[in-house]
Amino acid sequence: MWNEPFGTRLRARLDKYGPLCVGIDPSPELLGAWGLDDSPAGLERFARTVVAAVGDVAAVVKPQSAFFERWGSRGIAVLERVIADLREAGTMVLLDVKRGDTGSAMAAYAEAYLDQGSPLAVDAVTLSPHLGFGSLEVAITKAVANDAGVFVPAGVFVPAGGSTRARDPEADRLRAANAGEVLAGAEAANAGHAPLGPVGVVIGTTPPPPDLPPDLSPNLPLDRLGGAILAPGLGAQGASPADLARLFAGVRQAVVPSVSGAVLADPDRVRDLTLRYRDECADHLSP
Ligand SMILES: O=C(O)c1cc(=O)[nH]c(=O)n1[C@@H]1O[C@H](COP(=O)(O)O)[C@@H](O)[C@H]1O
Repeated sequence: MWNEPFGTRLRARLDKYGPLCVGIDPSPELLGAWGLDDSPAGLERFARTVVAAVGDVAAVVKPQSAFFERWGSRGIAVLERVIADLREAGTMVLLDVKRGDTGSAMAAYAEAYLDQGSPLAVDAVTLSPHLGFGSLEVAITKAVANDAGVFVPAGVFVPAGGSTRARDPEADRLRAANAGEVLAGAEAANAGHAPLGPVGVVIGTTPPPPDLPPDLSPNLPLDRLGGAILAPGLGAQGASPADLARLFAGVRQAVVPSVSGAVLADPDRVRDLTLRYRDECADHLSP
């Protein structure tokens, strides 16, 4: 179905539309704010309104599978429809499912989301590395064979809650070890692929408490990653495009900021706010 590798297609879209991923997170709270029922019909109305508003202006759209899975087969049917709509709009679809398992189970997840013959096939999925980065290899192989990609959380370097939350040195050490394994695995999988490889990482970017360095690049070998960096935290969690430019100073071109809540609060403003975030991100993240 696609005839170019994921990283080539992603680079082209980021260059053409600007660096932004819009999340579709139809939480019960947002459905209520839109005056919609918390039901499959409300879910469908919400998600398809977002697709109509941003499908032709956002480089990437990220439906959060959890909010569809809440409704069992009816929710998954809505998700299939939304994926089809996004494809028709031409945007890239990153399905946020955070799957991670071993052996044949991981292979089956890969088939579900990355095999282009599957009803839930998307451009990329998020995977969870909690069973070790090696457990994801089967999915990465499937992604490459299908011109698709994967995104793997590399830890939230900046703890949720920012400076108000007490730091836990042991938790920080474990996070750093996990991030090191993910970054090394991603770097190896991306070797030989240009301009971006099939394996991106996710780094949450709640604004830094004062004790963290202003620029993450010296602490993380992100310049060797060779893949995209999905950076949620924009807007609702407090990060601004300027924060992202500072945190990722050495690797700005690879950053794909992700915004959900901050553009989804009002159905009449989704497009407008998306354009505003997109243009601000483009201004701050251009090389
Ligand atoms: O993997 C993610 O997308 C993710 C990683 C992370 O560190 N923090 C984070 O909030 N997210 C996702 O970003 C979305 C929330 O976006 P906001 O409403 O913009 O804060 C949810 O779908 C989260 O699962």
